[in-house]
Amino acid sequence: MKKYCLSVDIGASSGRLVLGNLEKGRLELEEVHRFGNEIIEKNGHFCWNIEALFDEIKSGVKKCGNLGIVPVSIGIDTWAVDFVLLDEHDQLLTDAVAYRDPRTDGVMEEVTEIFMKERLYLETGIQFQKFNTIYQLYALKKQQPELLEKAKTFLMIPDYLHFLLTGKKTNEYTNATSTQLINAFTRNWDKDIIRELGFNYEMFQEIKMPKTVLGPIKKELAAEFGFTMDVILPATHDTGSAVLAIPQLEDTIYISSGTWSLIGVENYFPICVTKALDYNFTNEGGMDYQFRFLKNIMGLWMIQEVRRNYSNRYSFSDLVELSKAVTETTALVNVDDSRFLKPENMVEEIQGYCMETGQKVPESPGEIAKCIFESLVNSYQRAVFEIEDIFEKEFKSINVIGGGSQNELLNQLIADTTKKEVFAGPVEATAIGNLVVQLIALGEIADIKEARRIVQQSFEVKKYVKSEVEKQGGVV
Ligand SMILES: Nc1ncnc2c1ncn2[C@@H]1O[C@H](COP(=O)(O)OP(=O)(O)O)[C@@H](O)[C@H]1O
Ligand SMILES: C[C@H](O)[C@H](O)[C@@H](O)C(=O)COP(=O)(O)O
Ligand SMILES: [Mg+2]
Repeated sequence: MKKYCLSVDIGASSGRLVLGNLEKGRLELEEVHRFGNEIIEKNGHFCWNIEALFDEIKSGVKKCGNLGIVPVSIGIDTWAVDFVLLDEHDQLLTDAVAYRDPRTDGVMEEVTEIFMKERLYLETGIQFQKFNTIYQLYALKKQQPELLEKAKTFLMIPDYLHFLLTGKKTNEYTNATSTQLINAFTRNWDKDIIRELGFNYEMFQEIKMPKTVLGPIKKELAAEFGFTMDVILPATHDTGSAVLAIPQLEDTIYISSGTWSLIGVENYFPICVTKALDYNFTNEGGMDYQFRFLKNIMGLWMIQEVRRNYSNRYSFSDLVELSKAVTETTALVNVDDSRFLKPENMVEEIQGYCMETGQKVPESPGEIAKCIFESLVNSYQRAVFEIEDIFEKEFKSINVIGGGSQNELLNQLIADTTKKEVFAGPVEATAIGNLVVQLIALGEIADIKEARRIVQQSFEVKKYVKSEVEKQGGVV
C-alpha cells in the first residue's frame, strides 16, 4: 500500500500542493493543485489573501480524495516574516499584512536606536531587512497599539494555516528565526529583546521543530475531506524546506531562486561577526539546528512585476527568449536598492534608475529582461565574493533550486560570471524538502543524509559550465 505525504508550498508568487511517495528508493511527486498568490490591498495595507489561500489548500486536499489518494500527513511551508495576531477567543485581530507593505518604513532605524545593530545581530544573527517581523510588530505598536494590547497569540503564516487545520497553536523554529526575535544561541524567544520593545512575551507560542507531529486535522475538516490525516511540521519557512532538497551541499553555494533569490551556504553554527553584519548576511534556523547562512537578493520578483506591467502578455520563457535576442550590452541596476521592493511600475523604476545613473535606458521587453537578469547575476557574484571572504575559501559549485532554476539563460550567466560549475534543480525543491521531512518523521527515511541521496536519485539536475564567449559588463 503506497504511503503518500502531502506538501503545501506557498511562495510569494504561487502555491502548490504536491503528493509524494517513496517507490523503490525514489521520491515520486504528483502536483495535484497550483494557484496564484497575489498581494491585495485591504484596510489601507498590502495584504495576503489568507482566507483564499486556506480555501486553495482545502481544494487541493479534496483533489487528492478525488484521485482516490488518502495522504497520511500534510505539512505547510510559506514565505517568512509575516504573521497574524489572535484575540482571547482565537479570532483574527489583524489582517495578514504583507512584508512589502510600507508600514515599516523608517521603523528599523527607530528600533536600532533602542538596540544597537551590533547587539541585535550578536543575539539573533538575523539580517537587517526593513520587513522583518520585529519591525512589523514595532510598527503595529506605534500605529495600532490597541491591537497589540489585545493580542493573546502570535502565529506566523504557516503556523496560522496549521492552526486552521488542527486547532493547535505553535511557532515553528525555522520560520520563527526570520522574526529577528529568536536568540541564535538559546534557539528560543529572546525575552530581553521582546520585553525591551514592549511586546507581550506571553503571546509567543512554544517553539516546535521540523518533524514534530502536530496532530490530526480537526474532525469537521476530516468530515469535509472524507478522510483524516496528521499535520507534520516541515521547515515551515519555504527556504528552510528548499535547502533540504539540495542533492549535495559539500563545497556548494545555493541560490534558492523564486520570488526572492536567497544565496548562501549550510552552516553548523551562527556567524555573527562584524564582517557578516556589514555584508548583511543572516543566520536563519534550519532543521536539526543547522543554520542557513544567506542573504536576500531581490530576485525574480522583478521579472514577475515586469510581466505584470506588460499585462502578462509574455510568459517567463518568452521574456527569457526576448532577452536572448538582445545582443548589445545593457545597463545594470543595483537590484537590492529598496526602490525595487514595491514600485508602482517596475519597468519605469528600472528605466528611471538607468536614466539617473547615465546609462542607456532599456526600452523593449527584451532589453528590460536582460537588464534584470544581468543585474541579478552581478548581485549574485558580489554575494559569492562576500561568502568566500567570510569563509576564507573558494566554493566549487553553485546549486540553483526553485522555479528560477528553469531560466537557462540565468543559469548560464551565473556560470559565465562566477566561473563556477552551476547545477540547476530540483525546480520544486521546497515541496521536496517539505515532503522528505514528513517522510523522516514517519520513519520512511532515516535522516536528512538519506533524504539527499534519494533526491539525487529522483530528480534531474542540469550542469552549466563557463561558456567560451567571454561575458561583458562588471559588478555594479
Ligand atoms: N519556464 C520558465 N522559464 C524561466 N523562468 C521560469 C519558468 N517558470 C518559472 N520561472 C521563474 O520562476 C519564478 C517562480 O519561482 P517559484 O520558486 O515558483 O517562486 P515562489 O516560490 O517564490 O512563488 C518565476 O518568477 C519565474 O521567473
Ligand atoms: C521575506 C522573506 O525574506 C522571504 O519570505 C524569503 O525568506 C523567502 O523564503 C521567499 O521565498 P519565495 O519562494 O517566495 O521566493
Ligand atoms: Mg518558493
